[in-house]
Amino acid sequence: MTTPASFAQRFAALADARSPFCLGLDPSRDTLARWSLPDTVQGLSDFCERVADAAGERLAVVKPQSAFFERHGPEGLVVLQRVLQRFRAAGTLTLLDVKRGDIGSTMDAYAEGLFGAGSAYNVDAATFTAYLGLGALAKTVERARAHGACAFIVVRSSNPEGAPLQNAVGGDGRTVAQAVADGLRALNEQAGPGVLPAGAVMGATLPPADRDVVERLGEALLLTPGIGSQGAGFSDLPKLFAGRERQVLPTAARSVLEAGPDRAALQQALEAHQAPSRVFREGA
Ligand SMILES: O=c1ccn([C@@H]2O[C@H](COP(=O)(O)O)[C@@H](O)[C@H]2O)c(=O)[nH]1
Repeated sequence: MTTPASFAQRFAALADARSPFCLGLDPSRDTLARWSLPDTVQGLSDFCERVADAAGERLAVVKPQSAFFERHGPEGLVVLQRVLQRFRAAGTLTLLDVKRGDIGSTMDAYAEGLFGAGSAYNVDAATFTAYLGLGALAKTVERARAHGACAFIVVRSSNPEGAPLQNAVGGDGRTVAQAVADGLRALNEQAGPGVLPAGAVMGATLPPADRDVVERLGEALLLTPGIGSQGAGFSDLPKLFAGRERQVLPTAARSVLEAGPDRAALQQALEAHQAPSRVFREGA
């Protein structure tokens, strides 16, 4: 069996052709209301269709937040499957923000539902947490690799509440985040050069002190939430990620989506995020 092109390879090609920007697809109650849509499965579906119409073939990566689909029950998940399929057909990589984290055997079942043709969601990437130990995610990363996908593991989150736990110092003198970063790098090294099946979530809101964690991650792809509504800007990216420009997927949801539902306004807001993302990448 031939090995599929890795997520990292596919992302590089799309980021060069389109932009490295990753659009968060977060159909929250507030956003649906702002778009004058009902907070129902139909409203959810209409919202997704309108975003997909506006994005067309412009977008490299879309990141639906699973929670906003799950809150509508099984019918919400059918909408999620449909919108994933729509973006896939537009050549956009799909990254499901679902932050799974459990013991190894359960993680394998979650990964089975996420990665590969014939799986429930067949996404190109998804997010995970390592609170039950990075070792519990090893098979998930292996499954991602086998399907040309990427498992993005939270290393330093964008929210201030994450800092006390992630910066807690363990018995070996490393912080939790440093230890996760070292382990994540080892998982990528095991997969062989350039495959990079383990990515890292590293908030764009983080202080320059977190540069050390970025360095420990080696060549891992870096998903950087926190731009826009959480207070970080594109001008913050170099502080943490200078020298790693081609690894970064800048991401934002609300600061784009709040421009809708007008299609032209949404496209303008999308371009206002894609353009500085391109400039940052090209600064490499
Ligand atoms: O550290 C993290 C990891 C994920 N997120 C997710 O991003 C969106 C919020 O994006 P906005 O641009 O602020 O609207 C939401 O789905 C989070 O779960 C994060 O914010 N921080």
